[in-house]
Amino acid sequence: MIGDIDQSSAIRLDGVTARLGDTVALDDVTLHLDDARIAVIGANGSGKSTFARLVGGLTRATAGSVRVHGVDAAKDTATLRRLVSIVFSNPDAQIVMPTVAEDVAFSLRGTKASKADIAAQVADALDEFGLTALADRSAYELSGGQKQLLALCGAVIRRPALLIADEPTAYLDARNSAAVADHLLHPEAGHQLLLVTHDLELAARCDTALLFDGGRVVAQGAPDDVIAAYRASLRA
Ligand SMILES: Nc1ncnc2c1ncn2[C@@H]1O[C@H](COP(=O)(O)OP(=O)(O)OP(=O)(O)O)[C@@H](O)[C@H]1O
Repeated sequence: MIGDIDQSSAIRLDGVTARLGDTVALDDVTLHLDDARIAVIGANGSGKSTFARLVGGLTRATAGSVRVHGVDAAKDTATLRRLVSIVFSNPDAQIVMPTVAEDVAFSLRGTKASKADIAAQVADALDEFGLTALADRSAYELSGGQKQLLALCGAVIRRPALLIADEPTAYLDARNSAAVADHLLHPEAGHQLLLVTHDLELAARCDTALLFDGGRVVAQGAPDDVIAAYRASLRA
């Protein structure tokens, strides 16, 4: 078990193809993933984001089935979206409320928690992400690294079963990347992590890795082995 997650029903793709316009972005992919922290690597256009979007319920499979923590992505998208939080590379696109505290609280909209309970949860989460001093600041005035921590804070406060992060450190400098990585890879995070990244050092810190090429998974297993396979393919 990872927190409350049932390992027997983590991420399952069976014969999944995703056609986007004229492109076959994923080509007959079968994967059963139970690890806590999964890195997804591969060249530009290899299908990583399409895979992440399918698992997150943002893209539909053209063929095959996608199940995430027991939920069939084609049949119950609403439940899937409640189970999953997604963080993208562009932190600006993820801010929805004027201040930092309001933006985090927005993630708890629709829950049955009282105002006082929400305020307490937001205060705890801001503290965890080192954002307490910025609570009343305009979210738009934060640095890129602070914005990405804010996005992660909002994603995690929902207590998702699965956190999908699609190139979350792409626009960050080394120091901010390290801060975001430490939060992402926290070993007791309580959720499964699916991390799409071009940062191979980050991928190496996960529990398992997948290598995509041309819409297919061409290597899967221990991150060091999969990264070595990727490096070899780049030299070929
Ligand atoms: N909305 C779309 N319409 C048509 N083709 C698309 C669409 N989105 C992605 N594709 C194509 O699907 C393929 C896989 O794209 P995807 O974004 O999944 O790759 P990626 O591995 O995440 O790439 P990157 O590392 O550049 O983000 C590419 O050939 C891409 O051009």
